[in-house]
Parts: sequence; C-alpha cells; structure tokens
Amino acid sequence: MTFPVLDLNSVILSSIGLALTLVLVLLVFGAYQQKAPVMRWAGGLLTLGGGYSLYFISRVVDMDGVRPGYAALAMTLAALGISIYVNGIRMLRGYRVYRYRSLLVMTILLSCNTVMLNLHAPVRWLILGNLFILVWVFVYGCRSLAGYGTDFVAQVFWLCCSLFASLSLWLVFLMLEVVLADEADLASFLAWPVHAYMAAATVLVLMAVTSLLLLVMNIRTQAGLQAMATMDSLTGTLNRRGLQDSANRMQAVSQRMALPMGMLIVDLDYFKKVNDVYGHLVGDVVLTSCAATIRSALRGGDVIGRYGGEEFCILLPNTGEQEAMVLAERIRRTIEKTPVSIAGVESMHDDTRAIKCTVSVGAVSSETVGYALDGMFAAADQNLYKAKQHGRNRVASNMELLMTQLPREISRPAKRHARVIA
Ligand SMILES: Nc1nc2c(ncn2[C@@H]2O[C@H](COP(=O)(O)OP(=O)(O)OP(=O)(O)O)[C@@H](O)[C@H]2O)c(=O)[nH]1
Repeated sequence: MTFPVLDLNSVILSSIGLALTLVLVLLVFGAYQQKAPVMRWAGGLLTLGGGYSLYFISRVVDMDGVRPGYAALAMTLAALGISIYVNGIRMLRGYRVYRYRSLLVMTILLSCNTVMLNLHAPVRWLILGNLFILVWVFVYGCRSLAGYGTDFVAQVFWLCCSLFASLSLWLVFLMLEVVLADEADLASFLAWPVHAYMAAATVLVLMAVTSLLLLVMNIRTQAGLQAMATMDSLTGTLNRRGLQDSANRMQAVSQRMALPMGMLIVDLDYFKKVNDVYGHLVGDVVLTSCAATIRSALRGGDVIGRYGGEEFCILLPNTGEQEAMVLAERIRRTIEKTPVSIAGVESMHDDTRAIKCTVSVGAVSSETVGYALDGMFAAADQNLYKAKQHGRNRVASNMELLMTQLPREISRPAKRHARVIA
C-alpha cells in the first residue's frame, strides 16, 4: 500500500484556510457578539461572496496545480458564509446561535479538503465534495430555522431548497467552465455532460416542489396565526376576539334564517377563593378543567369562548330561551358533580386531591332580547348577576314562570333545588 505524497502547496493553503476560518469564526462569533444580528447576516453573505469570488479567480488565473488549493479554500469560506448566514437568520428570529456546531463543520470541511488535496483529487471532485458539505450545512441550519424537525413539510421544503441551491451553484460552475474555456462555443455548450442536463431538470422540478411546499407552509402559518389570534391559550376555548367573530357570524345567519339564537354566560363561583387557598397554578387547572367539562356538555355547533377571567360565554345556534335554560342547567349540574382533580399540581394544600366547583349561569336568547349582540351580552350578564345575587350555583334567564315551562329533563331537578330563577 502506498501513501499519498504530501503536497506542500496544498498543506500551506489549507493551513492558511484553517487560520483564516478560525479568525473569521472568532471575529463573527466573538467580536460581533454584541452587535446587531443583521451584521452577522450581512457578514455571512459577504464571506459567502468572498469564497465564491476566490473560486472564480482560481478558475481564471492559471496557477499550475495550486488551483485546487484555492478552490478548497474558497469552498471552505463559502461554507463558513452559509453557516454565518444561517446563524444570522437564527439571531434575527431570536434563536440561539450555533457556535460550536459551526466550528465543527468548518473543521470537518478543512480536514476533508486537506485529505482530498493530498490525494491530488481533481478539482471537480473537490467541488462536488464541498457542495455536498454545503448542502449539509444549509439543510442543517434551515432545519433548525424551520422548527427543530417537528414539521415534516418544513423539513422537506428546506431539503429541496438546499438541494436546489447546491445544484444551481453546480450548474453555474459548469456553465462558467464552458464559458471560460478557450474553445467556448455552442458545440462545447451542447456537448455538456448528460448529468448537467439532468441537474438542470432536477432544479426545475425542485423549484416547482419548493414553491408548492412554500405555499402549503404559508397556508399553515396563516391558519396557525389565525388560531393564535382567536384562541385562549390556557383553556383552549375561543378568546374574546374569536368569540365576537363567531357571535357576529351566528347572529347574521340566525337573523337571515329567522332562527332563535341563545347565549349563556357561565361564571365560576368563589373562584378567587380557589386562587387564594390553593394558589394560581391550581386556579389555572380548575379553569382549564371546567372549560373541558362545559365543552363536554355542549352540542355540536355550540360555541364556547372565554369571556373574562373565570367567565365563559356560550353561543347557541337555533336555540330558544327554554332550550338555553335546559343546556345551562345541564352545564351547572355537570360542573357540580365533576370535582376537579388537582393531584400532581403544585398546591398550597398538599392534602387536597380534588376541588368541588359550582357555576352560576346567565341565559338569554334572541326571542326575548332581539338579535343585537350588545343587548344579548348585556342581558346575559344581568341574568348572571341575578343568579349570583340569589346565592350562586344556579341559572337565571329573562323568562317568567320558568319552572312550569321547563321541559321534564330540567324541571324536576330545577324544582328540587329551586335554583332556576325567573
Ligand atoms: N388562576 C387564574 N385566576 C384567574 C384567571 N383570570 C382571573 N382569575 C382570578 O379570578 C378571580 C375572580 O374573582 P372574582 O371576580 O372576585 O369572582 P369570584 O371569586 O369567582 O366570586 P363570584 O364570581 O362573585 O362568585 C380573581 O381572583 C382573578 O385573579 C386566570 O387565568 N387564572
């Protein structure tokens, strides 16, 4: 077995490359530490540009054998540029910078280049090898930007993007080789290797795929933002804004179709005590759990949202006041008989395992107050106040003689507990 002879030029160039890279890395990750992220981003682009300029210079100037060394150095700089670029974007987006990983990539790149140079590998091999690493750096960086590998579509998107980028670069190299060659003419252009055409076709396909994926990602982002803007993060119900949107839609449809629309405002009783006695963590668990319990008592089509701190509003399509009362009573009873488990939650009373909760409900429907939403909200609030005034853990509506008008499902328990107030 014969060992390759060390090429002095390559070793010197690689060492210069290593030193330069280290200096640049230190510069960027050290001195730039306190400066604006956009500096890193711009620095990355500049380094990238510098790397490729160096490569092109090495292609134009005839340097007898030294050329591969320059190509390797240029590619290393290019990878460094991409690395800084990705880190710059990470900073702009408020993520942590990959310091040591970037250094690792640079070291691997330089080691590979040095080995390849000492093996007297042809320039094209060197370019391909480096492009491969560039792809890796780019994919790795972009993967992290796309959310640490959680979103498959984002991953595929960035993979396609990086393949697209590296294939495009390769095509540019091939094209420049033809243009820079002495015999550059149409014949030599047409005599391009088949793989160049294949690469071109792949680039086009990748372009289409990436555009499509970008579209999907944008739609998803839009949907995510929409959800974030209209959802209450604690309870998973709609927030006030989402509730208002839904109420507007439901009101418009109900009015157009001359259907009744119901509304309930459900308020947890003595919730302040829960917070004071058990702490806010338990309070949050109670809120979340009650929201889930209320949701379980609703029908498909009913809409629930968090109206205030411990208040929920429920919109009921095609529901008159009697039916609204039935539902309100069902919610009241369900909450009453479903204690909230707080096992495992950090509490100020470690011996308590479950908390019994009750709710008061104000019910209203368009039948008694009309379709104007402000009027409905106000009336439901007033009824809630009435329920609280009469001792809590009960339901109140605008209707008179409610007890006799209620259907059987509610009238018996309602009579028994005398909790429904007209
Ligand atoms: N843990 C927690 N507490 C909240 C949240 N939002 C509001 N609160 C608390 O809910 C409590 C509401 O107290 P009050 O308005 O006095 O109502 P209450 O104690 O339920 O009394 P009544 O409604 O009259 O029965 C306050 O202590 C708020 O701090 C929340 O998101 N999490």
